Amino acid sequence: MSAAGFVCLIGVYASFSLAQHAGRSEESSRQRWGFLAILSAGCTAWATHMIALLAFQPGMASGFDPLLTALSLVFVVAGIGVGIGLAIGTRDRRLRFFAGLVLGLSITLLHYVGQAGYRVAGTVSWDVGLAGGTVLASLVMNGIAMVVAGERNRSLRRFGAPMLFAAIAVLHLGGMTAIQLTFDPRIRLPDYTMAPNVIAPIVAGVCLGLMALAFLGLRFTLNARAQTRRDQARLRELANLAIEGLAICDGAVITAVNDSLQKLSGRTRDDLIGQDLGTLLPTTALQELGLREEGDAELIGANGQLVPVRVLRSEVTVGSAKQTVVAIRDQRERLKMEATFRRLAYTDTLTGLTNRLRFNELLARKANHPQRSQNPFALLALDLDRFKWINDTLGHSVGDLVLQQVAVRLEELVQPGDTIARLGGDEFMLLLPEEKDRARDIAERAVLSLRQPYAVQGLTIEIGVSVGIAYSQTDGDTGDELTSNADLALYRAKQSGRNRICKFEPQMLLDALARRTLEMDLRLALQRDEFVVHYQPQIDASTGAFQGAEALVRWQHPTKGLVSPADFIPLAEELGLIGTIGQKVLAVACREALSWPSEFTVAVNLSAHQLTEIDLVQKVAAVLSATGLPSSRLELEVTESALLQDTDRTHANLHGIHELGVRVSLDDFGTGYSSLSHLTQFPFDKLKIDQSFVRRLPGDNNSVAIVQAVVGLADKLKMTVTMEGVEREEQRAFAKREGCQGIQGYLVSRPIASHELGELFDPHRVSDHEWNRTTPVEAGLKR
Ligand SMILES: Nc1nc2c(ncn2[C@@H]2O[C@@H]3COP(=O)(O)O[C@H]4[C@@H](O)[C@H](n5cnc6c(=O)[nH]c(N)nc65)O[C@@H]4COP(=O)(O)O[C@H]3[C@H]2O)c(=O)[nH]1
Repeated sequence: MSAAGFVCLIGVYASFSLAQHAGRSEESSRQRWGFLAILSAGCTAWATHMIALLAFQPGMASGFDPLLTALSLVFVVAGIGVGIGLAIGTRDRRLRFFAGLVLGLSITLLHYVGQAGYRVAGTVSWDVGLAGGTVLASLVMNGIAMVVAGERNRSLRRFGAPMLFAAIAVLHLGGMTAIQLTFDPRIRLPDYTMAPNVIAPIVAGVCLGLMALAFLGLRFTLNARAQTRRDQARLRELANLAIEGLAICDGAVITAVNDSLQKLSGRTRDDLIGQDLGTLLPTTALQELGLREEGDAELIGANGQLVPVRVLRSEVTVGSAKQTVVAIRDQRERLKMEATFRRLAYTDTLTGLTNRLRFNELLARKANHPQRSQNPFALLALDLDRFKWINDTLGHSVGDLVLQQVAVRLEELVQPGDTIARLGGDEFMLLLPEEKDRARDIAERAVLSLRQPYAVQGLTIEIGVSVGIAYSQTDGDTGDELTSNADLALYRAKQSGRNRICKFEPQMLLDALARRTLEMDLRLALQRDEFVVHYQPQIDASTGAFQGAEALVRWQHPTKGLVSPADFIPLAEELGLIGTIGQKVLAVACREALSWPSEFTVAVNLSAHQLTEIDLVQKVAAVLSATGLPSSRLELEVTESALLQDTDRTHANLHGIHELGVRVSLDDFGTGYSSLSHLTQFPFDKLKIDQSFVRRLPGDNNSVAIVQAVVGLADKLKMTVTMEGVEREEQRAFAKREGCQGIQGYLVSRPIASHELGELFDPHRVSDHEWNRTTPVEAGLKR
């Protein structure tokens, strides 16, 4: 029996190792090795059975029927071949059960055909019930064994082999117990019977063959193991070069890890190997992740902290076995970078406040929120007053520092949940949850806070802020609508002066519409040449002699009639159209002045915008040359506020103009940002005292003092003085008494059309001589 067991062991080993080799082999040779494995399995069963029979001592002569004995070998080889062939690689349990039945049947045939071929000198009787019962039980057990062996579940799969052995044992023990041999001297063995000593060498030959196959299998196994070790070593080497963490898994169990994974997880190789991958990556269902598919997961570090990672599942062949490789990439740096990029994309780099992009997103989210009515909010549009002046005169670096301080002051006013954004330049926006007039309160505090002086680079700077407010309940449905309405309110606040707060009113929309219409009309007016120039005479204050006239533009509107410059010049300045309009006025005034008596001058207003034009001097020179008006007959008027723009260029332009021989006068003197330094910086020939002082003359002592001081100053600086807006004779007398050289005002004439002015100069009506002798007032030319 021990010989049978030994042969069985050798044979089983040979069959398994050959089967494994077949599995590892290339497609072309796989079938050959598979057939050899099946042959080996069949021969093992047959040889075990034969050795058991040879060892059996029936107590009478015995022998073997060669045909049946050979047939039993054929049956078992064929049966195993068909059974394995059916079961291999199939997930269908019924098919596997059927394959088990085929396998069981082949072993049954081996046993009973073999028994039938075993001849003794006696009678053979059978316990049919026992034999039949055990055959049936064995067949069912074979079927079950094949089903279990093909299961995915590992622990279930382990029961396959013991079940198969049990099936064979039941068959064999049942068969041996059911047979009964009785010696009968009358029975002789047939002649063709092979004696045990004849068949024994054949069985021994088969056993030797099996041993040879076992050695072959052993060599294959050892080669395969060496190959596996080499693959593993190469894989480990490569894996340790990888920056990403790598875990090689058999199923879900970790069998190898690289250095990066140890570092990433904070655990040692020994801690990790043998662990279920799920303990490392609890949120990843590895099986659900397709091959070469990436997914997000969280890795549990050694101290329990969760590390965001990206995982990729792949398969590699180690030796001949397929193993799962999970690549784990640390996402912390990437997420941190993304957060930085997001913060940068959403932040104003100068102030650190929310930028326009982010603000618009937040506003749109609030405006489109389903529960918007329960969460009212207010939008505050802020624009700094005089900021442009700071930028232009003190430089952008000072402007930037002021903006940073503004941001800090605004941040002091708000609380968590409020948003402050800088949309660009000196535009800020506040988005506040609205309750009990809080927005108004914050607007007032912002005005108070931002008007406090700023200490920047040793300078003390003062600015102000205008605020427009729009409320979510009443002033717009969408974020865009609310923003543009808050801007309209801001526009109104700016127009009303500095440090003002305005709430949006629906009327502002109508005004904006009217402004837009005016804007379109103004552009059309330029194309259609609808601007005309009127002139207001200027006379000598003491003699009343005509000196010249100031050119004042009017818009001959097709439906509105003559529109005053006060109604369109500010918009033309805003739209940048003033340059073109001013250039036209200059050309017309110079051309028309040429028809006046030769000693009369024409004064033309220059806007702030024109003063900053690079080619202003060339333009003036070109007009003079085109019209032929001597430069000494042209006077250009600039206001003090216009001087605040771009001082370098303004400076160069005024000096350039003066060098052409054109006179320069300072208009509206005494209003605005009077700075005496302007008087020395720029080449003024004349000061025009603003009509706001003149209006209060001669009764108001302050105005009297101011006018006297201006006249004294001009005298010292070698400038002449003209008083504007003289309406009454006593004002003219005052001007004459105080030494003003010229006067202009309704007392003399309102601005009049060119042809009307021409009539004044008509030598048939009033000769040059008479003009010089008689004041227009005296001559009754008052209009
Ligand atoms: N109450 C009163 N007003 C008097 C009297 N005498 C003259 N005025 C008005 O005072 C303004 C004087 O012009 P301005 O100070 O240069 O002020 C001008 C000037 O700043 C601007 N402007 C007019 N024409 C031009 C132009 O061609 N270019 C530019 N840039 N601005 C212009 O529009 C302003 C207003 O022009 P106008 O409406 O024509 O108003 C004129 C004139 O009609 C008076 O006795 N009493």
